[in-house]
Amino acid sequence: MDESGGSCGHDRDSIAARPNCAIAQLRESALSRNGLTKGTNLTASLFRAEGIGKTYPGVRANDDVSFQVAEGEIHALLGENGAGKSTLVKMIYGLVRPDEGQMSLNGRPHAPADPRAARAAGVAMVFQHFSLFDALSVAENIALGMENPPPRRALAARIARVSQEYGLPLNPARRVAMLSAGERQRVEIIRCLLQDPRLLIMDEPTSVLTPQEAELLFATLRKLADQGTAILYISHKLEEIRAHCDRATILRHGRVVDSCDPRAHSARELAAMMVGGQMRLVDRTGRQAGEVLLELRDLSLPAPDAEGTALKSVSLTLRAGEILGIGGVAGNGQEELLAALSGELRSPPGTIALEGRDLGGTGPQGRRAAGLLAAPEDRLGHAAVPDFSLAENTLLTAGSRKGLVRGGLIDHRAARAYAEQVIHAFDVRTPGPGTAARALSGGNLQKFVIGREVLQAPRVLVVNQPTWGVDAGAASAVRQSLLDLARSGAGVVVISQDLDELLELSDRFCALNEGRLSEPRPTEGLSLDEIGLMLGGAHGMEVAHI
Ligand SMILES: Nc1ncnc2c1ncn2[C@@H]1O[C@H](COP(=O)(O)OP(=O)(O)OP(=O)(O)O)[C@@H](O)[C@H]1O
Repeated sequence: MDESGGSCGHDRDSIAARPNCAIAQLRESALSRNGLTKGTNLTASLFRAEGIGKTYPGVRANDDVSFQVAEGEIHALLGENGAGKSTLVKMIYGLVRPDEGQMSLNGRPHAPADPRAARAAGVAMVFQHFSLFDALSVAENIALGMENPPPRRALAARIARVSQEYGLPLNPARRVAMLSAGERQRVEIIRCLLQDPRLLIMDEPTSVLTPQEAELLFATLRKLADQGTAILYISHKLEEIRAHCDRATILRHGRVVDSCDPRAHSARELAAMMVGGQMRLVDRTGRQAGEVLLELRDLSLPAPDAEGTALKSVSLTLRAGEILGIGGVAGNGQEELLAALSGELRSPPGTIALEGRDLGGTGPQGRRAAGLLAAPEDRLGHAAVPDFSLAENTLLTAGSRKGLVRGGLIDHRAARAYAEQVIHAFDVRTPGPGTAARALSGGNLQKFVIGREVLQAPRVLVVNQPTWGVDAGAASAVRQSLLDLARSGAGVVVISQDLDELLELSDRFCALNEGRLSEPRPTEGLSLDEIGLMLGGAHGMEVAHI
């Protein structure tokens, strides 16, 4: 996101100074390479919502929402975390019933009783959290979602045809467990395309994608739009919306507050419309690299399971006050590296040290006690238990460091107080600490998970995708909290697929590729070409030579 609101310019040599341009540059070049333009032939409105309202206990999630989407239009739904975007699209997809208002699709009333009815009416949806069965193949997963699946061979042929037509490479016979996040998303998209939808809803589709995968997705969406499909697109990535969407409806606190052509506004202006005020810029100042806190020496680990990635001779050094950014395509060892650091995977002696102390054989509890904390990527399931309240979820990682569990007994009052502290400090929008984690909007749960770790004052914090699904304003607050943590003398490792985020935060940048970590390089002055090479697995010497 371009918080400065400035133009990107074309100086490709040093993008660290204007990190938010990185993705925009990659996308611009992809668009021109593919011969695509942003114009569409818009016709009459295909979908209409009028006066839609929905109330949850204590929350007005949608309030008098009216908007329309035209045929062939890529229409963005913008808003802060908890603004009501997901609730709105769930109503269109028949997962939630509106309390008030009407919808129409293709000139006919649209009031789907369930997703099956919505699909029959021509609505398809790709969710933020995929609903695939790991043990089944791509084709089997797709068949499960179909009303009348054709015989297996015919289905495989249809999948192959659609994946080829829309530039979404996928092998129907592969087991889903073997697929990266980007490939899993392709399964979901192809599942939707086989329904030949009139309206395709995408909820934060690029949050799990690399820039290259995102480019591919946009080319697919543009192709669909050019064929007349309307696309309703939820994303927090404002540059992406400016580059690819024809229209945007902006929600705040459940109400439509604006509607605009996003191409006519800077990212900063869009963010201001969302939050109803100005965006804060992150402050990187005031940090000094101090003593070495964390050291990995030649850490090699076998893949934890058939689908995992082996870590190969990973070495790194992290100093106090420093943020090390680790980029890379998902599935290249990010989860394994986080698990090796958190202690979920044990390591050979002498390979991991915190402040000189060998932690290889120490489990997660011992590492937390020593000050090495980690926040994994999967917030619902791994980082938080969906059915536990937020207070109960603090116990998962903060039990001993915050004195929430003493002598084996839970201090519920302390857990509640700590959850309240996190909610307050990280502006988590929720009725309170008694709320179940699953009732939070995606971005708000992410803020809670990161806040729960940051407020434990770790010596070293390792985070994977810290602002996944977090809105622009909150993402900037989360990033600031990581910078502040480093300013207080901690070391921070940020693993992310968001290149702009890594360039904005990190002092040194390296990339994971097939379980190998490239030589870290100072972020300042790093060019896009160099980053591309590092992400692609080039070694230090090759990078140094370009
Ligand atoms: N099933 C539910 N039960 C209770 N409250 C809910 C439920 N679903 C959503 N909410 C609340 O409704 C509000 C709107 O949530 P919604 O998920 O629609 O927001 P969003 O704009 O999609 O947010 P994000 O960008 O974080 O995904 C939030 O305050 C949320 O906590």
